[in-house]
Amino acid sequence: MTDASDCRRPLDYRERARAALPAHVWDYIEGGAGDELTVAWNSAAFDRVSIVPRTMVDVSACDLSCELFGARYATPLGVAPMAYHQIAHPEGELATARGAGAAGALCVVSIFASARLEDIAAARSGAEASGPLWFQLYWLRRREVMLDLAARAGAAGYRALVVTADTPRLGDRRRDRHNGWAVPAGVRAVNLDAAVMASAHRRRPGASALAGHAEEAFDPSATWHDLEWLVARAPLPVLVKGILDPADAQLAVDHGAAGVIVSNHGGRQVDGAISALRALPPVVDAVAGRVPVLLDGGVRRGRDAFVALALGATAVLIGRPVLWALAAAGADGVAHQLRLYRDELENLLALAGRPRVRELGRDAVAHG
Ligand SMILES: Cc1cc2nc3c(=O)[nH]c(=O)nc-3n(C[C@H](O)[C@H](O)[C@H](O)COP(=O)(O)O)c2cc1C
Ligand SMILES: O=C(O)C(=O)c1ccccc1
Repeated sequence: MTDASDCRRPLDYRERARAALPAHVWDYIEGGAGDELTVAWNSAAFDRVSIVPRTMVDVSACDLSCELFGARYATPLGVAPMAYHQIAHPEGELATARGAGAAGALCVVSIFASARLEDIAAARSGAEASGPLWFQLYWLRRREVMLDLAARAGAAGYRALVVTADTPRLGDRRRDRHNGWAVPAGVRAVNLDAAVMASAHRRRPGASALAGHAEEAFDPSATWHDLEWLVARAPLPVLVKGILDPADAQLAVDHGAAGVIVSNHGGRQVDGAISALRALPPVVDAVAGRVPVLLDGGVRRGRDAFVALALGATAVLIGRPVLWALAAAGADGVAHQLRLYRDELENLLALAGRPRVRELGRDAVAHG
C-alpha cells in the first residue's frame, strides 16, 4: 500500500501508479499519438518559460481564487475529463470527485465516466470543501443522447458543459494498437447505452477497441453550426475543448461558446501538434477577454500552473497526474495530489511577489 505522504511533488505519483497498474492500463493512460512528440512538448514548453519575481510586495495573504461564470472558485486548478477512472482504482470517479472536492478543486467528468453522473455528484457533495463539477461531451452521431446527458448534468447540479472538438476520430495510439487494448469487461461507461458501448470492450489483436468504438459512435461531420445547436438547447454554459488555433477560438466564441479550453488532448490526437502552452497566448489575444480561456496538457508542477495563469489562462486542468494519484492511493491520493499543486502554486505566488492569481499577467514571466 502506498503512503501518499511519501510523495512530495506531483511527479512522485507517476512511478507509484506504474507499479500499481497492469502494463496495458498504464500504456492507455500514459500514451499519446504517434511517436508521442506532443506528449513530450506539452511539459517541455513550461521549462522554457522563466518567472520574474517582484520584491517588497505584501504577500502575507495569497488569493488563489478565480471567477468562472459569475461564481468564485477556490483554486484555479481542476481535473481534466478522462474516461473510465475505474481502470485506475475500483472506486473510480466517486473517489476522484471526493478527492477533488476535499481539495476544493473543479472536477470535469468525462462522458465515458465509469460511474453514474448523479452518483458522482452525490459523492462530491459529501466532501468537506466541495468544489464544482462540469460534464464533458463528445460529438455523438446520436445527438439526442448528448441532449439527454446535458439535461441530466444540469439536473444533478453540474455547472457547465465541455464539448470536445479535437476528436472526430481517435488519434493513432500505437501502444494501444500493440496491446490490442479494450476497456476491461468490469469497467463500463454507465452513462451511455450498453449496446452503444459494446464495441469498446471487443478485443482484437493489433487494434485498439476504443478507436473502433469512436469511429462507430463519434460524429466526424460536426461543425460550428452544431455548436450553435447545442448551445441553444443546453441548460448550462458550453465550453469548447481542444482549441489550438486563435481563429478557432474566435469561431467558438462567435458561435456561442461560454469558454474555450486550449488543449491537444494531452498529445493523444495529433502527434506533432503545437504544445498547449505555446498555443495559449494567441488564443488569449483572439478571445480578448470575452470568455474565459482554460488550458490543459503537461501541467506537472505548481510552477507550470503559475506560468499558464500568467500567460492568460483563467484556470488549468490536470490530466494524467490525477489518475496516477488515484491509482496509487484512491480519493486521499487525489486530494493530496491537488494539494501538492495548490501548495506549490501558493508558495510561488508569495515568493514571486505576486499574491493574487487574478492579477497574474504576462509581466510575471519571460521566455527563455
Ligand atoms: C486516460 C485518458 C483519458 C482521457 N479521456 C478523455 C475524455 O474522455 N474526454 C476528453 O475530452 N479528454 C480526455 N482526455 C484528455 C484530457 O482531458 C486532457 O486533455 C489531457 O489528459 C491533459 O493532458 P495531461 O494528461 O498532460 O495533463 C483523456 C486523457 C487521458 C490521459
Ligand atoms: O482516450 C482518450 O483520450 C479519449 O478521449 C477517449 C476517446 C474515446 C473513448 C474513451 C476515451
